[in-house]
Amino acid sequence: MTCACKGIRTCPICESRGKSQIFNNDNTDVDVYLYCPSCQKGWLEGKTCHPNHIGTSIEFPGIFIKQDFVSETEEANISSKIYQTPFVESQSGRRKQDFGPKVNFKKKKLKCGNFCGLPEFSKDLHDRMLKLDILTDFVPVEQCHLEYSPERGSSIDPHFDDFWVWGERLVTLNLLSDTVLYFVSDEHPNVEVQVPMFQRSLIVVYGAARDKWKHGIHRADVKKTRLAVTLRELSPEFSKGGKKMDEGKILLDIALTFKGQAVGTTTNAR
Ligand SMILES: O=C(O)CCC(=O)C(=O)O
Ligand SMILES: [Fe+2]
Repeated sequence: MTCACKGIRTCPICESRGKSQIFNNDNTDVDVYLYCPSCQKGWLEGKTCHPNHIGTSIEFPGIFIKQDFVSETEEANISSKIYQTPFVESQSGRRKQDFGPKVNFKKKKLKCGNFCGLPEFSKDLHDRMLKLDILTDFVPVEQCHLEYSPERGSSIDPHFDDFWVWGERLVTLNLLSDTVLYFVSDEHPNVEVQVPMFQRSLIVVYGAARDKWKHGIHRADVKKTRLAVTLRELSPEFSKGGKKMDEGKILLDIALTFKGQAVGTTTNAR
């Protein structure tokens, strides 16, 4: 078996990345584990491709990566559609577009607001997602587009996506450039697991990676403009059998019209 990245492009796993660049808040060194998609483990200073890893590793379940989920032509078409809609400024140098319900995470309130569905171009993407074993029953209720750029020093601080309204699987299509999604956890002080997000790949974050580890993107890992297209599903509370399934059903019926326009400044994921 060869490394999942081999022969496709230079990936953050195969590049040597300076551990010394990373410090946590009190300036102590952080042990950086590079995630290998082939063995689903993080490798401490793992500069070698699968299967030739050496040294210390950490199990890191809950990541699925599908390389080249879209072609270069599709990437260009999707990006050009995204850029037909204005972005709104977001935190930490990001810009965003939202297609989803209006959520007040603190007060746990949810409204349809102006939500009129996911964008048209996502219909094909969703059909393709359903063919992946991990997503056969994935029903997206929200889509968020984030644009990162080195000029604006874009990044995203480590966070959990909300658990009240969003379900287990976070699905992101990575467009225009590669980056690295890093994971940290209070249960593993001074440990950072870095997961490659390849251009045109799809990543699914679920299980322990979703609910035990926070995720973020370092400013230094935004080397070129990047678009993230993230789709989220409903939590069990809003799904079939849950206390709020009726509210959930209304939102899904809207989402799946695929006739949406961006709804302006509504949600953060948390
Ligand atoms: O840009 C990404 O891929 C991550 C975005 C993210 O974590 C979020 O929107 O909650
Ligand atoms: Fe997130």
